[in-house]
Amino acid sequence: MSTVLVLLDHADTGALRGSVLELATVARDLAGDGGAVHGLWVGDEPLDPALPVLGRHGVSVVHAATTGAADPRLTPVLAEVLVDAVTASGATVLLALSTFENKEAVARFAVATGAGVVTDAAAVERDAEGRVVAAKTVLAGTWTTRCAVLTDPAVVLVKAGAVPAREVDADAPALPAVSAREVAVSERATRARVVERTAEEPTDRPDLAAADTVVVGGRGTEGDFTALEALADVLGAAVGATRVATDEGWIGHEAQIGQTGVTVSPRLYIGAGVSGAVHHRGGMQASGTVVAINSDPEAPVFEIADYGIVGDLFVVLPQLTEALRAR
Ligand SMILES: Cc1cc2nc3c(=O)[nH]c(=O)nc-3n(C[C@H](O)[C@H](O)[C@H](O)COP(=O)(O)OP(=O)(O)OC[C@H]3O[C@@H](n4cnc5c(N)ncnc54)[C@H](O)[C@@H]3O)c2cc1C
Repeated sequence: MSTVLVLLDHADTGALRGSVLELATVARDLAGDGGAVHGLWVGDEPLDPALPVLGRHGVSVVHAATTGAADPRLTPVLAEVLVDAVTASGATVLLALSTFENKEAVARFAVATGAGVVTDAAAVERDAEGRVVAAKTVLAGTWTTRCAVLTDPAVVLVKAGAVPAREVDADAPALPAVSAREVAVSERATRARVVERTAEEPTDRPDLAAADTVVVGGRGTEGDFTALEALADVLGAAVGATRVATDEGWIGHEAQIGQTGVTVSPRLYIGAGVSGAVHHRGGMQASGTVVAINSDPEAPVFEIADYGIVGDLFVVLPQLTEALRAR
């Protein structure tokens, strides 16, 4: 019988990140009949509001871990909590969202436990031998690989949007049982401390890595993202950028998509003034439908676009936004 543990990423308010429910769905498939899906809630944010939705997605036990004075947002602290939770739950598979923080935490976890890790997985399944196998693109999106994790526990970080979240097939799914524990974190894990935190201005836009639709600007914007932002707002989309745009300081580095930025796999990617360089493609090639707007008909982005518009983005984007508003 296999237990799969899912790291329950959540906001400071206690709101679950939507893609966590996708992980619970993957976890159910990996656990199989007779297996169990456990969740790991780290921190003292209110857990109760999340329990019904976790129950509906097949989570039977939530390990609620606190760390005393140690800040669980620090990856060395989180790594020690992961070791504790995997031991306490007896999990043979650990799943988490593929974020920068989680990648660092599971790398530390792997050093401590010897576990095999795959990050940025787009799909996870068990093969005929029961091994956990994760599919991911590598080498700037030019190859797709399948990697079997040969250790127990196996650790896989899954990209947001990899699978649709599915509720369990039951009229009244049970609430998960909660197992609370305070983890004694080592002195070594607390040698760096957060001394100040300032919240960024809240935005109504979705998280870039998890968004269903992204509107992306490149050098062609010449630093003016107004038309992109207007389109993004009509579509409820996140705004992303190429490295040129972030290096120029036109938009924050957290918006950079590509080999050295965020990897996205939205259902719809709209790129404007983006040439489609290989380093950028590496972070968006798994997108569903790709729309490119570029004034150069020879731009490489048209090779991967499902729909291409040859034109000036400052003309095309406002027309598109107006047409969508009119609908
Ligand atoms: C090690 C390494 C890592 C890198 N990592 C990344 C990464 O993570 N992400 C990333 O994006 N890049 C990355 N890069 C940079 C990458 O190679 C490209 O230089 C970059 O992606 C190009 O950005 P761009 O498309 O905005 O600019 P350009 O390649 O200059 O293209 C601009 C495009 O805009 C079009 N255009 C101009 N004006 C208009 C207009 N008015 N209307 C419509 N179209 C217009 C032009 O025809 C052109 O095709 C990396 C590079 C290296 C060496």
